[in-house]
Amino acid sequence: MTSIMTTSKPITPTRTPSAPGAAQVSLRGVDKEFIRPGRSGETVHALGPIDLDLRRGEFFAVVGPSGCGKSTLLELVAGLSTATRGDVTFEGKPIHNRIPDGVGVVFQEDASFPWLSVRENIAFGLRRIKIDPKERERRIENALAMMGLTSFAHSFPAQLSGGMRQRVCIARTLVTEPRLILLDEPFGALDQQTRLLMGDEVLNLWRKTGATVFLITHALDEAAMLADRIGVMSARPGRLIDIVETGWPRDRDSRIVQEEAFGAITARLWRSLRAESMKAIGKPEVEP
Ligand SMILES: Nc1ncnc2c1ncn2[C@@H]1O[C@H](COP(=O)(O)OP(=O)(O)OP(=O)(O)O)[C@@H](O)[C@H]1O
Repeated sequence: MTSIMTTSKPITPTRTPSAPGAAQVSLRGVDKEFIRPGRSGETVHALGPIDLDLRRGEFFAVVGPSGCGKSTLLELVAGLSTATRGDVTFEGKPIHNRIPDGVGVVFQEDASFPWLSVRENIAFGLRRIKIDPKERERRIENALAMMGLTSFAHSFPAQLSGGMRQRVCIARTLVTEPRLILLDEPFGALDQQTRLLMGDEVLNLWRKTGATVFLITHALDEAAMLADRIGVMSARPGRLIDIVETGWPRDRDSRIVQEEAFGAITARLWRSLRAESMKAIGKPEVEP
């Protein structure tokens, strides 16, 4: 394997290095505030300000302390929530209040429908897409094959492992042939070995589809193994405090966890994140 480098930038940049060509997703001056339910009506500043460009076809992961606004960030890009301030665009068009065409979302929890077979679960992804029956079949067969589910097409979720159920959810998104795939802690509920192997599956589909992947994860090793670039967020309100370029080759797989550079990347991520994680649990770091 080729030698792998992390960038040796200071750990406080707030902007992505300039992307070649137009960004596929662009966030400019984005803030999100929530009104806390109850009488006080207190405002919670969850996120921002954030400036970020996602390059077409890249694998971008976001890590950050608990409650820093990672899911909020993904929801803004998914059109499931609207920014309080700033602009979020996908392929040059503003995103708000609906998942844009060309965007697929996979959430943490197992969202397979237990009463539908694997095939029917996957076909559900096409319910709003008008295509002829032949094309529909082609897409379903393709998604089944890509996620290694062909021989389980007629099984039901209860007959599958947790990892396979999550593959069904990914396949349901894949049939829409998204140009941008958003993954919100998709392997959070899986054991470590299954997560590594699921990581291989995701890398494989990223290569085959050419889609951009935007992954939210609390697992530094997952981000370090999968991504081209990793955005590190501060404690709430979440801002980008570091962007780490992994430099991995496109044909990587889970064996890179054995590389020396892998340890260097996770160490760099933890260096950026440690103080923020301590703030997030109410224990700000005291200088020795
Ligand atoms: N609908 C909402 N109403 C009020 N506050 C919210 C809402 N959604 C999120 N928040 C608050 O915004 C902050 C960020 O939440 P978010 O779920 O995005 O963080 P996270 O980084 O994904 O957390 P975790 O890593 O624990 O999953 C939290 O303080 C949360 O309580």
